[in-house]
Order: sequence, then C-alpha cells, then structure tokens
Amino acid sequence: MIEFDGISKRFPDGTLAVDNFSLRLPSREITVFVGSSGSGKTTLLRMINRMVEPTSGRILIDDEDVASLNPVTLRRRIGYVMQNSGLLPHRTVLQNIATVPLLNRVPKAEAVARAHELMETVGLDSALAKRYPAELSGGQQQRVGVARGLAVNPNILLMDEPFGAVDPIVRRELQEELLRIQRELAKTIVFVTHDIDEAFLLGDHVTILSRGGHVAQHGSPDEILSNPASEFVADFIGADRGRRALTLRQSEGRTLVVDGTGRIAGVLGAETATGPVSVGAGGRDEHLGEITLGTEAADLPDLDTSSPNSGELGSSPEAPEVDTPSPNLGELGSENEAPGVDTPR
Ligand SMILES: Nc1ncnc2c1ncn2[C@@H]1O[C@H](COP(=O)(O)OP(=O)(O)OP(=O)(O)O)[C@@H](O)[C@H]1O
Repeated sequence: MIEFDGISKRFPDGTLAVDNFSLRLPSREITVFVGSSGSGKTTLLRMINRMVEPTSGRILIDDEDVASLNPVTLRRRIGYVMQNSGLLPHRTVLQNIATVPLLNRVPKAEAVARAHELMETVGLDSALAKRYPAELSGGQQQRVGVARGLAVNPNILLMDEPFGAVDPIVRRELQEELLRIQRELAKTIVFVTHDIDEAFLLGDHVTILSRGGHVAQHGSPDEILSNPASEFVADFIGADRGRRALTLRQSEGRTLVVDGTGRIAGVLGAETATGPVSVGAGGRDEHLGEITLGTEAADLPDLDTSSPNSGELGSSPEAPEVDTPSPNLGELGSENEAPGVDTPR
C-alpha cells in the first residue's frame, strides 16, 4: 500500500503544487490521478519515488517512510513510465529494457533473457530488439517504455501520461494491453492522465484532482459516475455524459441500445436484465451508468430515417452500423450477439 499522509509541495518559486494531500492507494490495483493541467498529478507521482521531495508530510510504502530510503535504490525498484517513453536514443530496444536491471547488477545473460521475455509481455515482436527508438512507431516506443518500467519486476509502477502522445486507436490498444498485463501481474499502479475516459477505463480507483492537489472526489468509476460529489466533478466528468447515458429499448423483438439523444448505439441479441448494469466491451466492464429497459414499442425514440442508423433496422436482420458516442461501444454493434452484461464492480 502507498500512503500519502498530509503531503504538501511548495516549489522554490513559491508555487504550492500540492496542499495537504492524504490518500491510501491499495496494493495490486490501479489508482488513477486525473485532473486538468497544473492540478499537481505529476508532482504527486514523482514524490512517490523521490524524484520530487515533499515540503511536508510523509509518503509510506508498506508502512515504510520513503524519506528513510536511499532515493537511487528506491527508484530502481519502482517502475516509471512516462509520456514519449523517455527511451535512451542511442541504445537499442533490448538495451533500453535491460539498462536498470544491469545497473542493479543482474547478470547480463539474465537481463537480456528477461528483456526478451518482457518484449513478449508487452506485445513487441522480438525482431525489434536491435532497433533504436527512432526506428519505432510511437505505440511501439510506449510498449518499450512499459517493458522498461517492468524490467526490475517492481511491485509499484508509476505511469505519467504514458499513452498521451499516441493516436486514439493505438492508445486504445495500449490501454487494453495494460489491463491484460495487470490481470497477469497485479502490480500497484499509479497512473496519471488528464483524460477522464482513460481514468474510468483503467482505474480500479480514480482520484479527481483540482488545483493544489485537492481531492475533488476519490472512488471507483461507478461511484463517481453515479454520484458526482460536486458541480466541479460533474463538469469534469463531462457535461455530455447525460447525452451519452444509455438506455435499452425493445423493438421488433430485439433490444436496442439507445443513447440520450435517441441515436442507436448498438443491438443486444439476447435477454438482459433490468437495472443498473455495465456493458462489457473488451477486457474490462465499461462504466456506462444506469441502463433501464423500455418495454413498450411506444417508448422507442427516433426510429425513423432521421436517425442515421435507423434505416437499416427494418430492412436487415443484421445489427445496424453503429455510431459510437461512447468511445468503447463499437463492440456492441459489431456482432449480433449480446456482450457480457453484469452488475457493476
Ligand atoms: N519545478 C517546478 N517549479 C515550480 N513550479 C512547478 C514545478 N513543477 C511543477 N510546478 C507547478 O506545480 C503545479 C503542479 O504541476 P504538475 O506538473 O504536478 O501538474 P500536473 O497536474 O501534472 O499538470 P500537467 O497535466 O500539465 O502535467 C503547476 O502549477 C506547475 O506549474
């Protein structure tokens, strides 16, 4: 467990980046710090491995005050992954991954074998081992960054906007990959992002920060989505979430997933239950808020041709083309089968 206990950070120029922040981060789960630029996310993250020293307060890792530990030793046992991967440009992929283990005096053969293994873990073809970072795509570079972060087999992995610089499709792949790796390795991950969708997708726990590292809300994605603590949080998680809220409707024997504007977001092919549900899409359940079933045909929203997808409803037994107001709903309509529907975590 990582514990922030009354942590403040004032930089020499007088900026109070973090003001009396306290929080416990459970082991083997992902906690996401999310907030707008300048809210103190990176400062908080870097205080865990003493890249930044707090002005006051304590940070404990498994009840041990990090201030009592040698910073270099501490950093070598905590994985750190940052935006733009931070790879050493004049070292190959393999050398980049093996650098810290070698610094930790792991025998070379062992470090190299482990680096190859990690390339596989993060989904990198071993043929890339001898390439230099500039010879990789942005997504591949980030995968190397994650492999490097995992190279010392740390209990803790700090990730600072690691997928911020790649395009949305690659970003989505990297997010899914991270969730897969986490299912296998169960690290204590602290993940910083300014993207609320990424926070809700990845976080077991999400901390929404306002300026000065103030906790606007901390909780599971479901808790935050279903009960935003303030106007600030409601605003931050998106004024358009209401429009993106999903409703299930019955039409011609099928269950349609309809968004708040009446557009059809997908089709469920099987029976579903009434009540708050999450719709599974990929490795983890999506947090879609409350979904209710409308059973009356009269309830059906815009099912005429004014809806861009509705034309195909009457004419084809297939699922209609899906417009995806929620970034993750593509899977719903891409098959004519029901995705996993279950209760929130
Ligand atoms: N070395 C520094 N000296 C002075 N002020 C700093 C320093 N580093 C950060 N700050 C300030 O501290 C505040 C918090 O910065 P921090 O980088 O932690 O925010 P952030 O939430 O990670 O922002 P971003 O999303 O833009 O990276 C900001 O006002 C920033 O300008």
